[in-house]
Amino acid sequence: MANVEKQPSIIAILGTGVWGSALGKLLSNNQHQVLFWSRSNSTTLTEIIPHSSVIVSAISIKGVQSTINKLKNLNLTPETIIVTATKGLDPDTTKTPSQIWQQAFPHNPVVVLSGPNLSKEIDRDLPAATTVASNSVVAAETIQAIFSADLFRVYVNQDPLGTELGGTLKNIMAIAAGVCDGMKLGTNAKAALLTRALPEMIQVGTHLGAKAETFFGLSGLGDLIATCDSPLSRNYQVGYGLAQRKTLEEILSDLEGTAEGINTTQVLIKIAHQKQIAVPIAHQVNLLLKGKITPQQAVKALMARELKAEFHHLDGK
Ligand SMILES: NC(=O)C1=CN([C@@H]2O[C@H](COP(=O)(O)OP(=O)(O)OC[C@H]3O[C@@H](n4cnc5c(N)ncnc54)[C@H](OP(=O)(O)O)[C@@H]3O)[C@@H](O)[C@H]2O)C=CC1
Ligand SMILES: O=C(CO)COP(=O)(O)O
Repeated sequence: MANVEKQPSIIAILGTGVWGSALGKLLSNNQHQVLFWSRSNSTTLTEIIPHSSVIVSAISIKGVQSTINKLKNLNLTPETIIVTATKGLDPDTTKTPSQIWQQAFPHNPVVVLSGPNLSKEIDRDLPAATTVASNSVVAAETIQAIFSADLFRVYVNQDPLGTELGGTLKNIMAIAAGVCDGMKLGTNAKAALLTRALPEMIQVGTHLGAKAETFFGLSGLGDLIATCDSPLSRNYQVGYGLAQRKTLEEILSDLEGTAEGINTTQVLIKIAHQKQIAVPIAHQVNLLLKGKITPQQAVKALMARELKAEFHHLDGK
């Protein structure tokens, strides 16, 4: 349990989409002063950053680097804690958001916030839990203290990469789960899909330097369950639409907000190719997103894979 006092802080939230807004509401409820910034409002970063002891980024991955470029001229104090809540991978560098933030601000503590946190449920004051992870235990505990509330339980861990990859990779699996439900393949198929999704995520995560155990926590298994079983998830909605034989363009024109899994699938396929990692579910999702196969062909391909031992993945082979 954190030993940090819950003193009111001034906190900048970058990104006023649904997640940034929900995080801002949680912080305001805890009596913190929240200063919002987005590329489309009139408040400038210069007005809010010098006053803020914590910066929370809830910007889609495509805007992370450009926002960092704007912040770099502002000379952050080394005490300023950067919290990243983005669940994506940079398409050019394949880096995670926390890696991009840490590279840009090497002297600042960076904390990853990730968990089963569908923003619409949090906005409705339903109970939820999340994880804050950092190489700096003090920074993670500070963020735990500022966010913790009666209806928002916050855990800490020291595997920011694993925490971030859990929340990021499950978006690919949520697309697959949406396809599975949209095709009405049944509960057995859904259970098999999600159970095989977890070792696929672990396989990628451990290759990239994350700890396997992190994927059994809130940001891995927890977020996999939440997102793959909820029509509130935008990634799930993408998969559901694909199962109805809609084009990606049609699906995106009706979608509220960002479905990071589309970009993440492409980036993961690049990583998997470079590092020779088997990612059978992500591979089928990628072909589906590109319109190269039908949902039926994706199911057939997964069912027809070479027979193997169940736990082969977890020993790192
Ligand atoms: N919604 C949820 O339940 C959760 C979402 N997340 C993650 O949080 C991130 C944001 O998601 P969410 O709020 O739902 O998405 P939204 O689409 O609602 O909001 C995206 C935000 O990113 C900003 N943005 C997009 N592109 C750029 C850019 N090029 N430069 C600057 N800002 C940009 C948008 O600004 P503008 O408004 O000006 O377009 C907006 O503030 C995603 O990575 C998502 O995976 C994590 C946990 C829960
Ligand atoms: O990450 C989320 C919940 O934890 C939100 O999922 P979507 O981005 O698919 O809506």
